[in-house]
Amino acid sequence: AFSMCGLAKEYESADNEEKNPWLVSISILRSGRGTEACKGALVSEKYILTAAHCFTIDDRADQITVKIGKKNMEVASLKSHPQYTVGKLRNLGIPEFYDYDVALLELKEKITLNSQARAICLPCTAGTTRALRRPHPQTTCRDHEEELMAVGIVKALFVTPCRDKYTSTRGLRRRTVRIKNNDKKQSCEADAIKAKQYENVTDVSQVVTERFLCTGGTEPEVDPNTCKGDSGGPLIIAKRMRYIQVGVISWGVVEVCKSTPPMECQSDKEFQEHAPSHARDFHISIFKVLPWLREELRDEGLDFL
Ligand SMILES: Cc1cc(Br)c(Nc2ncc[nH]2)c2c(Cl)c[nH]c12
Repeated sequence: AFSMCGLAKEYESADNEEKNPWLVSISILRSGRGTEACKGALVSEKYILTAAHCFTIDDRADQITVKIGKKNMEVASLKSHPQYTVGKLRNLGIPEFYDYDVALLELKEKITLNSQARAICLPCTAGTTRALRRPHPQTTCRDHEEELMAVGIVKALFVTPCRDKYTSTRGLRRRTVRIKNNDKKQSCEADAIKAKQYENVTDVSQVVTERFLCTGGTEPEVDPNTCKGDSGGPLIIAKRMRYIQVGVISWGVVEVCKSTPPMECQSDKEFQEHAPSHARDFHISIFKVLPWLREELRDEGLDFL
C-alpha cells in the first residue's frame, strides 16, 4: 500500500513531532562562523523541500544536518532550483532576490516513516488527490489548484518554535495566516518595497514575481509574521485533517522576531504585538515550481499528475 501523506496526530497530548511529523530542522555548519538554521518539510522518504537562500554556493552536503522527528540525519546532496540567483539584481541596488527560492535536500538513508516522521502532501500528486477525497485519476492538477487556492483569501498555517512556559523547553506552534490571492494580492505585494533591503526598488514586480504567495498584514485579520529562522518551512493548507504544502517560506518585510524571544506556547495571543500593516511575508508557490519538482522527485513514487 502507499504511505499516506499529510496525516498527523491530532490529540492534545501528542508531542510536537507527532503533531507536525513533516517539519524538519536544518542546521548548516559553517567553520568558524557558527551554524545557520532553517526549516524544511519532508516530502518523501528521502527528500526535504526547503529554501535555497538557506545555503551559499560554498555549502556542501556534509556540512548540513537535519532533524526529523527526534532523529538527526545526514544529507547526501543539496540541489537549489536552477533559476535561483540571489545576486541577479545587485547592479540595480537590490541586494537579495528571492525568485525560485527553493531547494531539495536528499538524505543519505531513507527515513522510516512513523508517527514522528511522515511526508506532507504535495499538490498535483496522487497523494493529494486521495487526501482531498477526490477520484483518481480523473482529478487534475488544475482541480487541486482550484480547490486549494480558489478564493481571494485562503486560510493557511505555518509552524514556528515557541517557549514552553512550564518546562521552558522549545515547543512548536501553528500560526494561522491568510494568503491574499486575486484582487487582494496586489495590495499585499505592494508592501514588499517597505523592506529595508528594498529601498532602491522602484517597481514591486522587480522583487515580487509570479512565483510568490503573499501573507501577513492586518486585513481581514492580523496575521502573525515569519521569522528568519522559519525560512524554508512549509506554508500549509489543512483540509479535513490532511495537510497539504502550498508554499515554501521565503522572505518577509519586517523581522518582528529579532527583538522578541520566541512566543510562549501556552499564550493565547495570536500574533506578535506592533505587527505593522505592511508586515508581509512571501512564499514560493509549489504550483509555480512543479516542473522542477517532478524532475527531481521522479523516482520517489509520488505519482505526479
Ligand atoms: C523568513 C524570512 C526570511 C528572510 Br531572508 C528575511 N529577511 C529579508 N527579507 C527581505 C530581505 N531580507 C525575513 C524577514 Cl525581514 C522576515 N522574515 C524573513
